[in-house]
Amino acid sequence: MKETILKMSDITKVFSTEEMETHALRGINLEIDKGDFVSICGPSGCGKSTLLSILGLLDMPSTGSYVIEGTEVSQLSLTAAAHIRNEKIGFIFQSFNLIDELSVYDNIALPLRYRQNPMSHSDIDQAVMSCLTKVDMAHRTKHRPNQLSGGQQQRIAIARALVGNPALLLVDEPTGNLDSKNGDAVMDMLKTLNLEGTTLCMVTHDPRYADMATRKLHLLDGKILAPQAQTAHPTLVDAF
Ligand SMILES: Nc1ncnc2c1ncn2[C@@H]1O[C@H](COP(=O)(O)OP(=O)(O)OP(=O)(O)O)[C@@H](O)[C@H]1O
Repeated sequence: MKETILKMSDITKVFSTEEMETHALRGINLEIDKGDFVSICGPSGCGKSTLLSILGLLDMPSTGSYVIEGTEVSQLSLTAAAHIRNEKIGFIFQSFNLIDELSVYDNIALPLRYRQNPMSHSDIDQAVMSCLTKVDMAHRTKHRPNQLSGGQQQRIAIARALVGNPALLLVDEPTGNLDSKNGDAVMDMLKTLNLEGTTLCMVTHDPRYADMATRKLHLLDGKILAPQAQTAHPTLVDAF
């Protein structure tokens, strides 16, 4: 039986300045179930990053409903949003976003140390080492990120995203800073994680990588296109 992780209904986002209003999202309807691997494609400026930010509670929608695992999160305070983000969502960015002053081990342990319910040292150690093993980097705990290759840094970023056992992994152009060999290896790793049960939502410009997802969404002008219309004459629909 399918288990819904998140549901967005009529989500809009308007950026307003004194001179103008930009309608970045114009009514997004989206449901993601446990085990899904969703890719999001679309031209520059269509709203991909805005959608990912709202999915990850890094930004709030202007209107609409957003429910994560049964909790309405569209109107939360910044502090409440940060708690839910830390507990339920893992992020993987194009630029890795690792902290060069910390060891690989401490980069991965960091999200666990900021949890509302503190974990014991041994539980943290077990979680960190298990994720490092998953990404084949258990031999690099003491290195600093800037002592690793780009592909290795992205694998550490994947381990950091996984360590809190998030309900959802949000992935933004994960191969953007990698050559094709390392990009393919990172994508194979993400695909394997999905086959093992991790739920993923990924923005990518690369059609080959988008095809690795189990569901492909195309955004245009802040709306999701109908699957059958994604290459021909687009019509705008809900992505249920
Ligand atoms: N903070 C902001 N203030 C004003 N307008 C914004 C802001 N962030 C995004 N926008 C606008 O919202 C629209 C969607 O931007 P977004 O960054 O989500 O697009 P994108 O699809 O991720 O683009 P790209 O592929 O180039 O990264 C664009 O028109 C952009 O100019």
